Order: sequence, then structure tokens, then C-alpha cells
Amino acid sequence: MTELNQQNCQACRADAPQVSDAELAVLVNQIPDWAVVVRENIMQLEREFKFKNFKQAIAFTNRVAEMAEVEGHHPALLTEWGKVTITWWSHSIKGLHKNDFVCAAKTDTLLAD
Ligand SMILES: C[C@H](O)[C@H](O)[C@H]1CNC2=NC(N)=NC(=O)C2=N1
Repeated sequence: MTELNQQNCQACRADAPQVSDAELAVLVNQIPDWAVVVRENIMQLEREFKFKNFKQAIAFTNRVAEMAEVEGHHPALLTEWGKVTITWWSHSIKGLHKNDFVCAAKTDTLLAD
């Protein structure tokens, strides 16, 4: 199977299905550093990234933003001194789509400066 980080987001319509429990179990194994969280009944993928200072944190944030624009899929980004929290979910379906796992895997590849 093609690595998640080599795949691209598909257009996600409001009637697209959320990932099934079986798909979720397979996909989370491929992004082991990410946690599945539920907020306001919406399942999301979240990871905290640590940095030495604010400049590195905002530079990483901007790399993620550029990737999100290319993919047409957008995360919640919280940039703090030395820390960036990234949260992926699909607004259109109020839950997790394969796109979120692809983008989480791509986010991991942007870590190196
Ligand atoms: C029209 C546009 O493609 C949509 O609004 C996209 C933009 N980015 C998006 N990002 C995320 N995370 N979920 C969406 O449903 C979504 N929809």
C-alpha cells in the first residue's frame, strides 16, 4: 500500500462517509504519534510538536499551512513559544476522513528544519 504521506487529499463532500471503526484501527497505526480526541462529539487527530523557540514553532506552522493549501484541507493550528499543536478533522463531515490521516502523515514529514 502507498504510504499515507505519499497520498493526496480527495475532495471531501458533506455526504462522504467518516472512516469506519475498522479503517480507523488500521489508519491510526500508521500515524503512531497522533492521538484521537473527541471534542463536541467530533473525532479529531491531534499532535503536539516541541521546538526550541517561537521562531522555529512559527516556521513549522507556516510549512503546515502551505501543505494544507496545496491539499485543500486545513487544520487547527495553535502556535506557542516552543510548541505547536495541530488538529486535523474534516469540517464537512464533522469527523474523520482518510484525508485527515493523509495530512497528519504529511505533517510529520515537515518536522525537519
Ligand atoms: C471548498 C473547500 O474545499 C472546503 O471548504 C474545504 C476546505 N478545507 C477543509 N478543511 C478541513 N479540515 N475540512 C473541510 O471540510 C474542508 N473543506
